Amino acid sequence: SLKKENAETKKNLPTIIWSPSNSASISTAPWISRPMFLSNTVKKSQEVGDSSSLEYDFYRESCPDAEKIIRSRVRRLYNVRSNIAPALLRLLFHDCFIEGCDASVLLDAIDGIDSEKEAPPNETLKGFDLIDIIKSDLEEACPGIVSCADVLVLAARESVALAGGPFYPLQTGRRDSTLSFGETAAFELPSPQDDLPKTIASFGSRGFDERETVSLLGAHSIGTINCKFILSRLYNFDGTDKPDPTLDTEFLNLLRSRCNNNHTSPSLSPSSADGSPPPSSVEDSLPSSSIQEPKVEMDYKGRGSGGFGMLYYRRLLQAKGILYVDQQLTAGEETETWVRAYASDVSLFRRDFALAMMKLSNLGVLTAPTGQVRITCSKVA
Ligand code: HEM
Ligand SMILES: [Ca+2]
Repeated sequence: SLKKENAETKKNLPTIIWSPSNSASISTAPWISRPMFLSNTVKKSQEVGDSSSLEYDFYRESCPDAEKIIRSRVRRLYNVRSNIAPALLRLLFHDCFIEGCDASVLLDAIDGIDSEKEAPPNETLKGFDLIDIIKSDLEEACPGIVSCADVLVLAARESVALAGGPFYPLQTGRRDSTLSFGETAAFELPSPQDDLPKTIASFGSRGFDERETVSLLGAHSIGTINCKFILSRLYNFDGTDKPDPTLDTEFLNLLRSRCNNNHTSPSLSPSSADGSPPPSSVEDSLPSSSIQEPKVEMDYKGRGSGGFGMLYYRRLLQAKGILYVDQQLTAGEETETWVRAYASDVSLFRRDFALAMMKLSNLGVLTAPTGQVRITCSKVA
């Protein structure tokens, strides 16, 4: 079905890919209480973004191959290192959540002004090098045309599809910020220790309801988590010197075996010391992450049964959420209803996730005449 979805992209159809039979059953589901259209309303008052001036295939004349170039580069990178997909998806979230999808997260610090990159919640962000690689392909084809903000949303979309998630249509025409918002990022990016009311408030202030919030967190079905984000849950929850009592015992032991308390034995990835040939392409020269911090795989059971999404929600129902913030989704009546719904109906999840990603990708965008198109994504043009 991935192939079919990609055929659809080429035509840039403004459609969501799900089967008619599914959407029929969705619209009669008892928990649907509002029309299923995408709202572009951003409630946050300081966001001036106006996604209504985005267009499908914005670059159709100025850089007709832009989306194709991005797709092909992301695919080639993914074939070498599949962990680029979670990296790019998380990068998009961290950009869009802070002052909208304006590539502000990509800027380097200048003149001693902290950039978002330096904000503590962004310390483990990856994928900046990947954006640079994609952007230089575009600069070669059509210099100065495609914004870094569009590169980010389009690269994240390819990543989701490659990781087994749904494909969704995106409009383009975003422009890049001239500012980085380090302090805002430090205060406003959600923390893995947040409880449910905090998470709901944080997503709510950006226009996401509980259902959309639960579906977006399904992104945590791919990638890895540094042990440091869960150590307190495993060994000293809330200063009790004991693990989080809500965590399944067997799963606790599994996590403890991956993440020990003294931080001295990082589990090296088996592929880190290979005798690979000298780099002959951009993909080959990707830095191999040889100094590894101990990590837990979010999709340690593989991409098989259930694929992108379903396993994540099933594990939440079994008290096997890795982050506290994830497990909290089962602590509220409405959020738990959605966790259950997604755990049993993968097409419902895929559809909701696609819609929520479209909404995320349109948050607080800058369009002409505001903003600019950066040449190098880490620097103001
Ligand atoms: C309450 C909201 C959220 C919190 C507190 C949160 C927190 C985290 C943390 C602590 C990690 C581990 C990072 C690391 O070890 O380097 C992580 C990973 C990740 N997050 Fe989230 N996250 C949230 C929501 C989201 C959303 C909405 C998305 C995307 C739509 C997302 C996508 C990802 C991905 C893909 C990874 C794996 C990154 C990788 O392996 O490179 N997260 N998140
Ligand atoms: Ca931003």
